[in-house]
Amino acid sequence: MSKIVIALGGNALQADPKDISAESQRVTAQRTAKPIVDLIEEGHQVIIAHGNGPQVGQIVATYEGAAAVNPKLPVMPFPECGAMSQGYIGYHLQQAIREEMRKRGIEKHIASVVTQVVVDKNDPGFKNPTKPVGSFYTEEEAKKLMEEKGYVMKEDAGRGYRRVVASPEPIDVVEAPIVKTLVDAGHIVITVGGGGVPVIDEGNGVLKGVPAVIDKDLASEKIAEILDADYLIILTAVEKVAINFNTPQQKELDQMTIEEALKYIDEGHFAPGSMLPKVKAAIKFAGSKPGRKTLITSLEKAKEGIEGKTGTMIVP
Ligand SMILES: Nc1ncnc2c1ncn2[C@@H]1O[C@H](COP(=O)(O)OP(=O)(O)O)[C@@H](O)[C@H]1O
Ligand SMILES: NC(=O)OP(=O)(O)O
Repeated sequence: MSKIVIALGGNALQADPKDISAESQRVTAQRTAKPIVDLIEEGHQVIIAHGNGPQVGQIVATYEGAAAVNPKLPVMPFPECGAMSQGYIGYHLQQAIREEMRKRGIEKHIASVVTQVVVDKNDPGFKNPTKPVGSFYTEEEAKKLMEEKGYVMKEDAGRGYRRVVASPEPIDVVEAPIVKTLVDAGHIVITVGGGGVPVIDEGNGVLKGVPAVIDKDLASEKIAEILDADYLIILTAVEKVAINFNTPQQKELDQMTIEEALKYIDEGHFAPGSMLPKVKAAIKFAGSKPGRKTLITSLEKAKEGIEGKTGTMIVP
Protein backbone atom coordinates (compact mmCIF):
# COMPACT_ATOMS: atom_id res chain seq x y z
CA MET A 1 0.00 0.00 0.00
CA SER A 2 1.31 3.43 -0.93
CA LYS A 3 0.41 6.93 0.16
CA ILE A 4 -0.51 8.80 -3.01
CA VAL A 5 -1.26 12.47 -3.61
CA ILE A 6 -3.30 12.82 -6.81
CA ALA A 7 -3.33 16.16 -8.62
CA LEU A 8 -6.37 16.34 -10.90
CA GLY A 9 -6.04 18.37 -14.09
CA GLY A 10 -8.66 20.39 -15.94
CA ASN A 11 -10.06 17.47 -17.94
CA ALA A 12 -10.92 15.65 -14.69
CA LEU A 13 -13.48 18.34 -13.94
CA GLN A 14 -14.59 19.76 -17.27
CA ALA A 15 -14.49 17.21 -20.07
CA ASP A 16 -15.58 19.85 -22.58
CA PRO A 17 -13.85 23.20 -21.86
CA LYS A 18 -16.68 24.96 -23.74
CA ASP A 19 -19.29 23.59 -21.32
CA ILE A 20 -18.60 25.23 -17.98
CA SER A 21 -21.98 24.34 -16.46
CA ALA A 22 -22.28 22.79 -13.01
CA GLU A 23 -24.09 19.83 -14.57
CA SER A 24 -21.20 19.13 -16.94
CA GLN A 25 -18.72 19.27 -14.03
CA ARG A 26 -20.93 17.01 -11.88
CA VAL A 27 -21.09 14.37 -14.63
CA THR A 28 -17.34 14.66 -15.36
CA ALA A 29 -16.59 14.20 -11.64
CA GLN A 30 -18.50 10.89 -11.75
CA ARG A 31 -16.17 9.68 -14.51
CA THR A 32 -13.14 10.99 -12.60
CA ALA A 33 -14.19 9.13 -9.45
CA LYS A 34 -13.70 5.70 -11.06
CA PRO A 35 -9.89 5.66 -11.50
CA ILE A 36 -9.49 7.31 -8.08
CA VAL A 37 -11.64 4.65 -6.39
CA ASP A 38 -9.68 1.96 -8.30
CA LEU A 39 -6.63 3.09 -6.31
CA ILE A 40 -8.57 3.25 -3.04
CA GLU A 41 -9.92 -0.26 -3.74
CA GLU A 42 -6.35 -1.50 -4.22
CA GLY A 43 -5.68 -0.34 -0.65
CA HIS A 44 -3.73 2.83 -1.39
CA GLN A 45 -4.06 5.85 0.88
CA VAL A 46 -5.26 8.60 -1.43
CA ILE A 47 -5.17 12.38 -0.99
CA ILE A 48 -6.79 14.44 -3.76
CA ALA A 49 -5.88 17.88 -5.05
CA HIS A 50 -7.34 19.65 -8.06
CA GLY A 51 -7.10 22.72 -10.29
CA ASN A 52 -9.58 25.61 -10.36
CA GLY A 53 -8.47 27.88 -13.21
CA PRO A 54 -11.68 27.71 -15.25
CA GLN A 55 -13.92 27.72 -12.15
CA VAL A 56 -12.33 30.61 -10.26
CA GLY A 57 -12.36 32.66 -13.48
CA GLN A 58 -16.04 31.85 -13.94
CA ILE A 59 -16.91 32.81 -10.34
CA VAL A 60 -15.01 36.12 -10.57
CA ALA A 61 -16.61 36.95 -13.95
CA THR A 62 -20.09 36.09 -12.63
CA TYR A 63 -19.72 38.46 -9.66
CA GLU A 64 -18.29 41.19 -11.89
CA GLY A 65 -21.15 40.76 -14.36
CA ALA A 66 -23.75 40.83 -11.59
CA ALA A 67 -22.23 43.95 -10.01
CA ALA A 68 -22.23 45.69 -13.40
CA VAL A 69 -26.03 45.37 -13.69
CA ASN A 70 -26.86 45.70 -9.98
CA PRO A 71 -24.56 48.07 -8.02
CA LYS A 72 -26.02 46.71 -4.76
CA LEU A 73 -24.15 43.46 -5.38
CA PRO A 74 -20.54 43.76 -4.15
CA VAL A 75 -17.68 42.54 -6.33
CA MET A 76 -16.31 39.44 -4.64
CA PRO A 77 -12.55 39.56 -3.86
CA PHE A 78 -10.36 37.03 -5.67
CA PRO A 79 -9.31 34.95 -2.60
CA GLU A 80 -12.98 34.54 -1.61
CA CYS A 81 -13.69 33.34 -5.18
CA GLY A 82 -10.83 30.85 -4.80
CA ALA A 83 -12.36 29.55 -1.56
CA MET A 84 -15.74 29.22 -3.31
CA SER A 85 -14.14 27.23 -6.12
CA GLN A 86 -12.70 24.79 -3.55
CA GLY A 87 -16.15 24.25 -2.07
CA TYR A 88 -17.87 23.92 -5.44
CA ILE A 89 -15.38 21.44 -6.87
CA GLY A 90 -14.88 19.61 -3.58
CA TYR A 91 -18.64 19.08 -3.30
CA HIS A 92 -18.81 17.43 -6.74
CA LEU A 93 -15.77 15.23 -6.05
CA GLN A 94 -17.06 14.24 -2.60
CA GLN A 95 -20.42 13.23 -4.04
CA ALA A 96 -18.94 11.33 -6.98
CA ILE A 97 -16.22 9.50 -5.01
CA ARG A 98 -18.56 8.70 -2.11
CA GLU A 99 -21.10 7.22 -4.54
CA GLU A 100 -18.45 5.18 -6.40
CA MET A 101 -17.15 3.82 -3.07
CA ARG A 102 -20.71 3.04 -1.94
CA LYS A 103 -21.38 1.06 -5.15
CA ARG A 104 -18.23 -0.99 -4.55
CA GLY A 105 -18.95 -1.54 -0.85
CA ILE A 106 -15.99 0.54 0.34
CA GLU A 107 -16.76 1.99 3.75
CA LYS A 108 -14.67 5.14 3.89
CA HIS A 109 -15.42 8.78 4.57
CA ILE A 110 -14.42 11.66 2.30
CA ALA A 111 -14.29 15.42 2.95
CA SER A 112 -12.80 18.56 1.46
CA VAL A 113 -10.72 20.87 3.61
CA VAL A 114 -10.83 24.54 2.62
CA THR A 115 -7.10 24.99 2.45
CA GLN A 116 -4.94 28.11 2.69
CA VAL A 117 -1.44 28.08 1.28
CA VAL A 118 1.17 30.58 2.43
CA VAL A 119 3.04 32.53 -0.24
CA ASP A 120 5.76 35.21 -0.01
CA LYS A 121 4.36 38.72 -0.42
CA ASN A 122 7.54 39.59 -2.38
CA ASP A 123 7.20 36.60 -4.74
CA PRO A 124 8.22 37.77 -8.25
CA GLY A 125 5.04 36.05 -9.53
CA PHE A 126 3.01 39.04 -8.30
CA LYS A 127 4.77 41.29 -10.84
CA ASN A 128 4.41 38.88 -13.77
CA PRO A 129 0.96 37.27 -14.11
CA THR A 130 1.22 33.81 -15.71
CA LYS A 131 -1.71 31.68 -14.47
CA PRO A 132 -4.56 31.29 -16.98
CA VAL A 133 -8.05 31.43 -15.45
CA GLY A 134 -11.58 31.34 -16.82
CA SER A 135 -12.79 30.74 -20.35
CA PHE A 136 -10.96 30.86 -23.69
CA TYR A 137 -11.41 33.92 -25.93
CA THR A 138 -10.52 34.90 -29.47
CA GLU A 139 -7.76 37.50 -29.99
CA GLU A 140 -10.41 40.15 -30.70
CA GLU A 141 -12.42 39.34 -27.56
CA ALA A 142 -9.20 39.31 -25.53
CA LYS A 143 -8.24 42.80 -26.75
CA LYS A 144 -11.68 44.10 -25.75
CA LEU A 145 -11.39 42.63 -22.23
CA MET A 146 -7.91 44.13 -21.81
CA GLU A 147 -9.22 47.57 -22.79
CA GLU A 148 -12.52 47.42 -20.89
CA LYS A 149 -11.55 45.55 -17.71
CA GLY A 150 -7.78 46.01 -17.55
CA TYR A 151 -7.26 42.24 -17.55
CA VAL A 152 -3.93 40.79 -18.60
CA MET A 153 -4.75 38.33 -21.41
CA LYS A 154 -2.31 35.81 -22.89
CA GLU A 155 -2.41 33.06 -25.49
CA ASP A 156 -2.69 29.66 -23.73
CA ALA A 157 -0.76 26.84 -25.43
CA GLY A 158 -2.41 27.29 -28.85
CA ARG A 159 -5.92 26.95 -27.36
CA GLY A 160 -7.01 30.61 -27.42
CA TYR A 161 -6.65 33.65 -25.15
CA ARG A 162 -7.29 33.60 -21.40
CA ARG A 163 -7.03 36.01 -18.53
CA VAL A 164 -3.82 35.51 -16.57
CA VAL A 165 -3.28 36.29 -12.88
CA ALA A 166 -0.31 36.15 -10.50
CA SER A 167 0.83 32.68 -9.50
CA PRO A 168 3.21 32.80 -6.51
CA GLU A 169 5.08 29.70 -5.29
CA PRO A 170 3.52 27.73 -2.41
CA ILE A 171 5.57 27.86 0.81
CA ASP A 172 3.43 26.10 3.41
CA VAL A 173 -0.02 24.56 3.82
CA VAL A 174 -1.83 26.13 6.77
CA GLU A 175 -4.30 23.29 7.38
CA ALA A 176 -1.70 20.52 6.89
CA PRO A 177 -1.93 19.21 10.51
CA ILE A 178 -5.68 18.70 10.11
CA VAL A 179 -5.24 17.03 6.71
CA LYS A 180 -2.60 14.73 8.23
CA THR A 181 -4.87 13.78 11.13
CA LEU A 182 -7.69 12.88 8.72
CA VAL A 183 -5.38 10.92 6.40
CA ASP A 184 -3.82 9.04 9.35
CA ALA A 185 -7.33 8.13 10.51
CA GLY A 186 -7.95 6.47 7.12
CA HIS A 187 -10.21 9.14 5.59
CA ILE A 188 -10.05 10.39 2.00
CA VAL A 189 -9.20 14.09 1.94
CA ILE A 190 -9.54 16.67 -0.80
CA THR A 191 -7.08 19.48 -0.11
CA VAL A 192 -5.11 22.35 -1.68
CA GLY A 193 -7.95 22.72 -4.19
CA GLY A 194 -6.98 25.22 -6.86
CA GLY A 195 -3.50 25.24 -5.34
CA GLY A 196 -5.01 26.49 -2.06
CA VAL A 197 -6.27 29.99 -1.27
CA PRO A 198 -3.07 32.08 -1.39
CA VAL A 199 -2.38 33.91 1.87
CA ILE A 200 0.50 36.05 3.06
CA ASP A 201 1.74 36.34 6.63
CA GLU A 202 1.40 40.01 7.42
CA GLY A 203 4.38 39.75 9.75
CA ASN A 204 2.59 38.99 13.01
CA GLY A 205 1.24 35.57 12.11
CA VAL A 206 -1.99 37.09 10.77
CA LEU A 207 -2.88 35.56 7.40
CA LYS A 208 -4.37 37.67 4.62
CA GLY A 209 -5.78 36.36 1.32
CA VAL A 210 -4.20 37.74 -1.84
CA PRO A 211 -5.52 37.92 -5.42
CA ALA A 212 -3.64 35.11 -7.13
CA VAL A 213 -3.94 31.46 -8.15
CA ILE A 214 -1.27 29.02 -6.98
CA ASP A 215 -0.34 26.29 -9.42
CA LYS A 216 -2.09 23.14 -8.21
CA ASP A 217 0.76 20.85 -9.30
CA LEU A 218 3.24 22.79 -7.14
CA ALA A 219 0.78 22.93 -4.21
CA SER A 220 0.15 19.18 -4.58
CA GLU A 221 3.90 18.63 -4.45
CA LYS A 222 4.07 20.68 -1.24
CA ILE A 223 1.32 18.71 0.54
CA ALA A 224 2.82 15.44 -0.76
CA GLU A 225 6.11 16.34 0.95
CA ILE A 226 4.40 17.42 4.17
CA LEU A 227 2.34 14.19 4.32
CA ASP A 228 5.40 12.09 3.46
CA ALA A 229 3.66 10.54 0.46
CA ASP A 230 5.31 7.82 -1.63
CA TYR A 231 3.88 9.02 -4.93
CA LEU A 232 2.72 12.25 -6.44
CA ILE A 233 0.48 11.38 -9.39
CA ILE A 234 -0.28 14.24 -11.76
CA LEU A 235 -3.29 13.33 -13.90
CA THR A 236 -3.80 15.33 -17.05
CA ALA A 237 -5.04 14.94 -20.63
CA VAL A 238 -1.99 13.07 -21.98
CA GLU A 239 -0.83 9.54 -21.16
CA LYS A 240 2.86 10.42 -21.28
CA VAL A 241 5.12 13.46 -21.25
CA ALA A 242 6.79 14.01 -24.61
CA ILE A 243 9.82 15.75 -25.98
CA ASN A 244 9.41 17.62 -29.25
CA PHE A 245 5.70 17.70 -28.32
CA ASN A 246 3.30 18.31 -31.21
CA THR A 247 6.02 17.96 -33.86
CA PRO A 248 6.79 15.08 -36.25
CA GLN A 249 9.74 14.25 -33.93
CA GLN A 250 7.49 13.82 -30.87
CA LYS A 251 8.79 11.12 -28.54
CA GLU A 252 6.81 9.94 -25.53
CA LEU A 253 8.82 9.16 -22.42
CA ASP A 254 8.30 6.21 -20.05
CA GLN A 255 10.75 7.57 -17.53
CA MET A 256 12.86 10.66 -16.89
CA THR A 257 15.59 11.10 -14.32
CA ILE A 258 15.73 14.49 -12.62
CA GLU A 259 18.90 15.25 -14.60
CA GLU A 260 17.18 14.42 -17.91
CA ALA A 261 14.09 16.43 -16.97
CA LEU A 262 16.23 19.49 -16.18
CA LYS A 263 17.99 19.14 -19.53
CA TYR A 264 14.65 18.91 -21.37
CA ILE A 265 13.42 22.02 -19.51
CA ASP A 266 16.56 23.90 -20.66
CA GLU A 267 15.87 22.74 -24.21
CA GLY A 268 12.31 24.14 -23.99
CA HIS A 269 10.35 20.90 -24.42
CA PHE A 270 7.61 21.73 -21.90
CA ALA A 271 5.11 24.52 -22.46
CA PRO A 272 4.98 27.13 -19.66
CA GLY A 273 1.56 27.16 -17.99
CA SER A 274 0.80 23.56 -19.00
CA MET A 275 3.46 20.81 -18.89
CA LEU A 276 6.31 22.87 -17.40
CA PRO A 277 4.83 23.29 -13.88
CA LYS A 278 4.02 19.56 -13.83
CA VAL A 279 7.58 18.58 -14.66
CA LYS A 280 8.92 21.12 -12.11
CA ALA A 281 6.64 19.68 -9.41
CA ALA A 282 7.68 16.16 -10.46
CA ILE A 283 11.39 17.01 -10.15
CA LYS A 284 10.92 18.65 -6.76
CA PHE A 285 9.01 15.71 -5.29
CA ALA A 286 11.24 12.99 -6.74
CA GLY A 287 14.30 14.85 -5.45
CA SER A 288 12.92 15.58 -1.97
CA LYS A 289 13.62 12.19 -0.33
CA PRO A 290 14.89 8.80 -1.49
CA GLY A 291 12.11 6.50 -2.68
CA ARG A 292 9.70 9.25 -3.72
CA LYS A 293 8.48 9.14 -7.31
CA THR A 294 6.23 11.27 -9.47
CA LEU A 295 4.01 9.84 -12.17
CA ILE A 296 2.50 11.99 -14.91
CA THR A 297 -0.25 10.27 -16.88
CA SER A 298 -3.87 10.52 -17.94
CA LEU A 299 -6.80 10.11 -15.59
CA GLU A 300 -7.89 6.87 -17.25
CA LYS A 301 -4.42 5.33 -16.91
CA ALA A 302 -3.82 6.11 -13.23
CA LYS A 303 -4.08 2.49 -12.06
CA GLU A 304 -1.94 1.09 -14.89
CA GLY A 305 0.54 3.91 -14.30
CA ILE A 306 1.04 3.08 -10.64
CA GLU A 307 1.56 -0.56 -11.70
CA GLY A 308 4.42 0.68 -13.92
CA LYS A 309 2.60 -0.16 -17.17
CA THR A 310 2.28 3.34 -18.61
CA GLY A 311 2.72 7.06 -17.96
CA THR A 312 5.95 8.96 -17.40
CA MET A 313 7.70 8.26 -14.10
CA ILE A 314 10.10 10.91 -12.82
CA VAL A 315 12.77 9.35 -10.63
CA PRO A 316 15.94 10.60 -8.91
N1 LIG B 1 6.06 18.19 -23.69
C1 LIG B 1 4.76 17.92 -23.51
N2 LIG B 1 4.35 16.64 -23.39
C2 LIG B 1 3.04 16.35 -23.23
N3 LIG B 1 2.07 17.30 -23.17
C3 LIG B 1 2.43 18.60 -23.29
C4 LIG B 1 3.79 18.97 -23.46
N4 LIG B 1 3.85 20.32 -23.55
C5 LIG B 1 2.60 20.78 -23.44
N5 LIG B 1 1.72 19.77 -23.27
C6 LIG B 1 0.27 19.98 -23.10
O1 LIG B 1 0.05 20.20 -21.73
C7 LIG B 1 -1.26 19.72 -21.41
C8 LIG B 1 -1.38 19.60 -19.91
O2 LIG B 1 -1.46 20.88 -19.38
P1 LIG B 1 -2.83 21.51 -18.86
O3 LIG B 1 -3.93 21.18 -19.79
O4 LIG B 1 -2.58 22.93 -18.54
O5 LIG B 1 -2.95 20.69 -17.51
P2 LIG B 1 -4.10 20.28 -16.53
O6 LIG B 1 -4.40 18.85 -16.88
O7 LIG B 1 -3.46 20.41 -15.19
O8 LIG B 1 -5.28 21.18 -16.71
C9 LIG B 1 -1.33 18.42 -22.17
O9 LIG B 1 -2.66 17.99 -22.35
C10 LIG B 1 -0.65 18.79 -23.50
O10 LIG B 1 -1.60 19.29 -24.41
N1 LIG C 1 -4.87 26.31 -9.64
C1 LIG C 1 -4.56 25.65 -10.80
O1 LIG C 1 -3.42 25.27 -11.04
O2 LIG C 1 -5.63 25.47 -11.67
P1 LIG C 1 -5.60 24.79 -13.11
O3 LIG C 1 -4.93 23.47 -12.96
O4 LIG C 1 -7.05 24.67 -13.49
O5 LIG C 1 -4.84 25.71 -14.00
